[in-house]
Amino acid sequence: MTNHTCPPATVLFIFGGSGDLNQRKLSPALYNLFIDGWMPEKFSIVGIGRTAYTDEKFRKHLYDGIQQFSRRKDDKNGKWETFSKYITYLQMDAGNDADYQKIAEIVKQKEQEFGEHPNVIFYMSVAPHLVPQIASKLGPLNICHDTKCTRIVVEKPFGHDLKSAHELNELLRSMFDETQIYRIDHYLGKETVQNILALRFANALFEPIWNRNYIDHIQITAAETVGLENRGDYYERSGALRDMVQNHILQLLCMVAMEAPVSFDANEIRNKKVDVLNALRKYNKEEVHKYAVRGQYSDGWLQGKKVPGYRNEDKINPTSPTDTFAAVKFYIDNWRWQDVPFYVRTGKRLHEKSTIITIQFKQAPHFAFPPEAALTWRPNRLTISIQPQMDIRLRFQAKRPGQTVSLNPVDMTFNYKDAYGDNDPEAYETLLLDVMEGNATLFMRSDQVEAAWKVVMPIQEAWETRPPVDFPNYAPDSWGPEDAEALIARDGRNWITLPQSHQGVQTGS
Ligand SMILES: NC(=O)C1=CN([C@@H]2O[C@H](COP(=O)(O)OP(=O)(O)OC[C@H]3O[C@@H](n4cnc5c(N)ncnc54)[C@H](OP(=O)(O)O)[C@@H]3O)[C@@H](O)[C@H]2O)C=CC1
Ligand SMILES: O=C1O[C@H](COP(=O)(O)O)[C@@H](O)[C@H](O)[C@H]1O
Repeated sequence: MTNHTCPPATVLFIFGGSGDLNQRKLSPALYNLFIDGWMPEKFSIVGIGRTAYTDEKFRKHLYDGIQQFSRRKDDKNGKWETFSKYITYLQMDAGNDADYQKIAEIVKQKEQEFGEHPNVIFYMSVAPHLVPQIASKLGPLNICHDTKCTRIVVEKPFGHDLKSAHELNELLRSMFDETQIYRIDHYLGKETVQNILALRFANALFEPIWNRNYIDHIQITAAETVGLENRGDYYERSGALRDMVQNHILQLLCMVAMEAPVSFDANEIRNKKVDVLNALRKYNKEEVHKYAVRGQYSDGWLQGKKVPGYRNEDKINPTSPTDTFAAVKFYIDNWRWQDVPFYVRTGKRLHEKSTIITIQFKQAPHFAFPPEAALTWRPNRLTISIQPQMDIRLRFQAKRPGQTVSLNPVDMTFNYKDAYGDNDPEAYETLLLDVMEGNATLFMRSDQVEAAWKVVMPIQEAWETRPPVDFPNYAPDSWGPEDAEALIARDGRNWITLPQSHQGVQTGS
């Protein structure tokens, strides 16, 4: 959320350089930054892994990723050839102490080549259990004491629970200063997510009604059609609550619920978000069944293809209790939000890929129109579509043309594609540029991560102590288990979905 400048000279080490995330997301993001002229004038990218790649083979591996996953492919204009010369590969085992000296040597060599001391960034694109090991071997290197230039980026999941997240924070902080630690939540890099702050705090229109006096309830849906995508090992130990709610969904909730920041200083924004997390009501184990619902998908059909149930996926225990769907009704106990429910849900193998936030306003206090005009009368609603649709729509009532008074809901829509075209930077582009510039606003501070774990732990623990009896309990191509419908229907409300096409009518009253 700040103006970017071209970052200073940088050496970026990617632990897990040979892995999936680097091929699918990180390298394409760096390539796009390069095309757009945002990479530093002097930089070097060093991929790290045990696989025996030569530099050339490693570049080819990344090239395949660019051709498959990047928003811009190689269009043979020489950009890829130039960019790829900045990439090298270091074969090393994270457990081997001696190999870390090679890193220090590369930095020294780059310092001479660049004629200045570069930023040194260590990106942890590896399984979580390797992070403490790598961090504690990097920590003693002299370069890591440079709090201005050296940074460590840690991928999600940040810990497996509150205790392990706390321990990881302690360990990282024993090696690095907090200002050097960048905990990624890639949702925060999405354009539509950053725009929530612009919508709320750059307009005078919304903020006066953004509270319990005018808002009936808020919904956040992050629905996915994909299943495990070869990440069965990780997912089996995670589940939907840990994988999506603890991080992405709670961050979206914070953006919607936070107080107005005084400035866009990283700590100011993060303070305001942590206030929300601290105010989120923590349920005790007995309350969990009332406020939270879990689900797991069965065998079925999705988008014309037969898909296996979760328990029949590769590397998954055939009696697995892991949740692939989670819905929770949250409350924020503060002056702005007292008694306003925040319904959130997320799941895999659902009907469509769609992340939306809906702010449903209260009914107008008095209805002066003839009763027959009220047949299709609906409350105002602001819908923020994060992805794949990217728009913001405000629903209000209009008089249908004709000689009778008939009101019906219509949408006023701001569509990103129409307004700005459709070549938005990917989340990882924004986040990597922020790291190179040393701007931590869109990254999680240690207290934020732990505060988010404190919110989900009681739910997670209650679920773990009471294994599910009804799994699998939803079919692919559905919107999740029936209990999730009941969770919101009990309050006289329903889940809101948006049509895939821009023309359609929203569901839900
Ligand atoms: N993939 C994704 O879409 C997402 C991933 N993440 C997170 O990013 C991280 C990486 O995920 P992903 O890329 O999918 O994982 P992969 O399993 O694809 O890659 C793991 C990487 O770690 C390297 N590695 C493993 N053991 C060692 C070791 N002892 N020494 C050196 N390198 C080692 C592997 O290299 P080699 O085999 O060559 O040794 C490989 O490059 C995880 O924390 C994941 O949760 C987060 C969001 C999305
Ligand atoms: O972090 C994760 O996010 C993805 C969803 O990300 P999106 O940008 O495609 O919405 C999810 O599939 C994955 O399980 C999770 O680890």
